[in-house]
Amino acid sequence: MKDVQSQPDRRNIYLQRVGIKGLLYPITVMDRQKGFQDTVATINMYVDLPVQFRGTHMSRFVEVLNKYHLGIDPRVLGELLEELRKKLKAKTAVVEIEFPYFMTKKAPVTNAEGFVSYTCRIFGQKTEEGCDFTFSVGVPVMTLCPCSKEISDRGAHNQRAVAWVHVKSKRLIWFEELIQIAEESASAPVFTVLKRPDEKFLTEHAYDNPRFVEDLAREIALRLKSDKRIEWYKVEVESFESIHTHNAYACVISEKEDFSNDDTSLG
Ligand SMILES: Nc1nc2c(ncn2[C@@H]2O[C@H](COP(=O)(O)OP(=O)(O)OP(=O)(O)O)[C@@H](O)[C@H]2O)c(=O)[nH]1
Repeated sequence: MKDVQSQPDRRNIYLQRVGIKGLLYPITVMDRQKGFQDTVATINMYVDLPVQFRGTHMSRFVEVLNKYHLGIDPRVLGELLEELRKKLKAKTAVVEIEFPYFMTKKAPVTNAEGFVSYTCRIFGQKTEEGCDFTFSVGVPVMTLCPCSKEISDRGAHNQRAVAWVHVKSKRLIWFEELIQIAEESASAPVFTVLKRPDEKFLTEHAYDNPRFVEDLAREIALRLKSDKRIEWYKVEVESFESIHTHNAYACVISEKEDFSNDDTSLG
C-alpha cells in the first residue's frame, strides 16, 4: 500500500502543529481522597511536521496514547510525549487533556453531600530542551458585587462566576488545593445539594464577602504567589453578571514569566 503521508513535499512549508483533536478517551487521574478517579477526557495531540514530509502518521498518536492513558500524571505524560516525538520523528510533541474532575462536597450547615464537577486541563509540551506542563482548573463560585452592596438600600447583585487557575509547578499540586484556594477567595462556593439552612448561610456569607472580579483574581494570586512550589501562574475570573447582558472579566499573570508561555487561552 502506498504510504502517501511519507511522500516528500516540495512546498517548503514547516507545520508547527499536526495531529488529532477532540478524541474522547477514558483516563484515570490521581485523586487526593480516593487515590485514583476514572473519568472521560477530550484529548488533542500534536507534533511538528518538517518541510520534507507530506503528512504525519495519525494512527501513531492513538497507538502511543493506548500505552499511557492509565494514571495520567506528569511522569507518565513526559514518557508519552517523548515516545510521540520518537515515533513521529518530530522535534516538538504537545498533548492537551480536558476532563471533568468530581469531588464530593458537604453543604456548609447540614453536611448534605453531593458531587461537584470541575473542568480540569493539562497542557504538556516536550522539545529537545525538556518538558513543560501547565495544570488548570475552572472553579465555579459565587461573586457578590461590592459596588451594588455599597450603593443599594437593600440587597446586592450576585451571580455564578468561574475562576480559572493555571499553574506551572516544581512539585505536585493537587487540583483540590487550587479548588480550595478559589472557593475560599470568592464571595461563596457553590454546591449541588443545599437545604434551606445551607442556603441561608451561603446568602449571608456571600453578602459579608463582596468581590469584584478584580478582587477575586487578586485574592487567588496572593495565595499562589506565596506558594513556593509554584513557578508561574495565571488567574482568570469571569462572572456571569446577573444585571448585564455581558460578563465581567479579570486576569492576572505572574510577573515571573513572559506572556509567551501563555498556552492557556480559553475556548
Ligand atoms: N497525515 C494525515 N493523515 C490523515 C489525514 N486524514 C486522514 N488521515 C488518516 O491517517 C491514517 C494514516 O495514519 P498512518 O499512521 O500513516 O497509518 P499507517 O501508515 O498505516 O501506519 P504507520 O505504518 O504507523 O505509518 C489514515 O487513516 C489516514 O486516512 C490528514 O489530513 N493528514
